[in-house]
Amino acid sequence: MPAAPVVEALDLVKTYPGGRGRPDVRALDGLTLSIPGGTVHGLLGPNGAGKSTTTRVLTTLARATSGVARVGGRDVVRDADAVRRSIGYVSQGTGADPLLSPRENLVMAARFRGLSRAASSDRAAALVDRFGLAEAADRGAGKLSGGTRRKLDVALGLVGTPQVLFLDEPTTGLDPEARAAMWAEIRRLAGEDALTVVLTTHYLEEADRLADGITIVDRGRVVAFGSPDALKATLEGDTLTVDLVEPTPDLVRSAVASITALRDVVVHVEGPTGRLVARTADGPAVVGPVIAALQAAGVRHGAVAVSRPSLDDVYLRHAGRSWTSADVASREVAR
Ligand SMILES: Nc1ncnc2c1ncn2[C@@H]1O[C@H](COP(=O)(O)OP(=O)(O)OP(=O)(O)O)[C@@H](O)[C@H]1O
Repeated sequence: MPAAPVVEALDLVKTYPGGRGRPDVRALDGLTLSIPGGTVHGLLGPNGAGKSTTTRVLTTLARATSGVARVGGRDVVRDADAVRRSIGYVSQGTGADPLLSPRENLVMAARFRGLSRAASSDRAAALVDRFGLAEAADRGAGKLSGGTRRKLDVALGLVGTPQVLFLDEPTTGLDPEARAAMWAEIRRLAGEDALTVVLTTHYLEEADRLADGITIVDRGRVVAFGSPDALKATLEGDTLTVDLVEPTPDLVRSAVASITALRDVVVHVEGPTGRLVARTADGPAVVGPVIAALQAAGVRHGAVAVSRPSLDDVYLRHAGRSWTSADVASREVAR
């Protein structure tokens, strides 16, 4: 029997007033999700999809207009205090006081949680050790590198020894090295500490590498749910691309006709420079026959590549638009 979900939401709706005569914003439009314990779960969606609103409802920071949400089996509205005690929440901005050192920040957070002075100091020491913050522990938090500051944020989220840790875009703004270090840290947390980690991200690669399960959110609704591999497996087929060199239309047409005759291959030619794109169940198996067909027709070719379906393809299939759409791109530029 599958384990009971640790985080669940049923038909959540959240509307924000539009203001100045504008229509209300339906940030969540009947969102339902279920996250098993001890896993890393990615809430994935483009800018404005409703990820932060979902997290805010689940962490008791916002109240849904309708619907039900439970964390650790407790209702986020009726049992809000107990839910708060059982979770850690790391928001997009840093929660650390820049004027205090990492250690002081951790001690203060533990004191806020009601721990004694001695217990707070022990908890801070354990987290400094756990996150490799010893070198920076007594420096001002404002002077830390982006990666170290983000580690401190996550450590702050763990002060209360939570059952579920919510991370809102944990690696946005980090360089690739710091991002990889954070991914390793998050995996370790879920693996060693049996913690459930719920992270929001708009990085497909992050969700792919890190998450055991993914909920893809778009316009306030769930459009796909599953493990990254299972989601990709629903998109049968590989893509074979072959760059054509100075293609002659007649020769290409003849090559395309023979490739179309191959079993299970759908082929077209795109772009002004001519790139042959073939969709097929088993990409590597058709490389030989496709190249042979091009050569037989007298079409010269350059690079050949086979790619498996990506989360990008999954998103395109379920949301009906490409991930690399302008809103995501503009957000990246704005950062
Ligand atoms: N306080 C608010 N008042 C009005 N509209 C809001 C408010 N907060 C969010 N929204 C709107 O609700 C929708 C969902 O926003 P939300 O922040 O949950 O999305 P998101 O997926 O987390 O996006 P991001 O990646 O930008 O954080 C957006 O249209 C947003 O503009």
